[in-house]
Amino acid sequence: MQVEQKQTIPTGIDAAKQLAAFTAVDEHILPHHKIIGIGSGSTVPFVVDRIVAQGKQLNQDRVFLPTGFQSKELIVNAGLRLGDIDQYPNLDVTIDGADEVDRNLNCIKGGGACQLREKVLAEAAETWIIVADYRKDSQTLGTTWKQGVPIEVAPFAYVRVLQHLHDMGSKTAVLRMAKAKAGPVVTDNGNFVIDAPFDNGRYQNPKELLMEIKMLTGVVEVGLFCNMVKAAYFGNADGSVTARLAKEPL
Ligand SMILES: O=C[C@H](O)[C@H](O)[C@H](O)COP(=O)(O)O
Repeated sequence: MQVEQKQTIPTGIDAAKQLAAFTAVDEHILPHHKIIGIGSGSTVPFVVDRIVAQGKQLNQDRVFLPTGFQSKELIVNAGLRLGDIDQYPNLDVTIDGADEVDRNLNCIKGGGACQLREKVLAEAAETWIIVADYRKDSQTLGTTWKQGVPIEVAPFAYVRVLQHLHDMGSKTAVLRMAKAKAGPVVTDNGNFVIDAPFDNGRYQNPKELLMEIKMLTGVVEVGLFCNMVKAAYFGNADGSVTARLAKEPL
């Protein structure tokens, strides 16, 4: 497969992100893959760079589905063909970033408030791949990502959901506030986000935690992704890549 290399050479953490992204694209975006999901965050632009480097000929027959505003811009600015999940409900592969990944490849996602669309595109893909730098590779969720589980909620229900989360033991759960706007973060779907930290004990069984939060009325989606990853690639500081594969075939 032809790969035209880009010229910019990132350093530090960005180099680790690029390494993970390039490796994942080389191993999982194959010539026969035509419907491809593009995730969100600061690692994903390297994924798009590497896909573009596969050349116009391969990419002209492909459609790329975004997980939010940011990835939509990435796709359009790269000159790739944009599609959406309502046109293409089955994807060959989706590549996305993560905020933290545990030893069983469960993930926390939603640091950029994109977890709803990300989960839809993850579930809809034959293969879901994670790319991240070494800081995201943990034994247990909540080890390095202290901000908590990002939870997308219907705006009018957020106070009720916060009460329930406090009752569940997430005493410091808060509504995520915007940085350069007065008021809360509003997602690409017009909803709010709550960040809910839990004790280490609760992160030992992320699937159970996910189901408990998801049952709260007003919750739209939870940034816990359990038993979904086929492979995760972590770029390391020494220039190597750690690949972790799902134990059971998904
Ligand atoms: O909502 C955002 C996403 O879940 C991102 O994929 C996640 O926050 C990781 O982003 P980054 O690659 O910037 O660490």
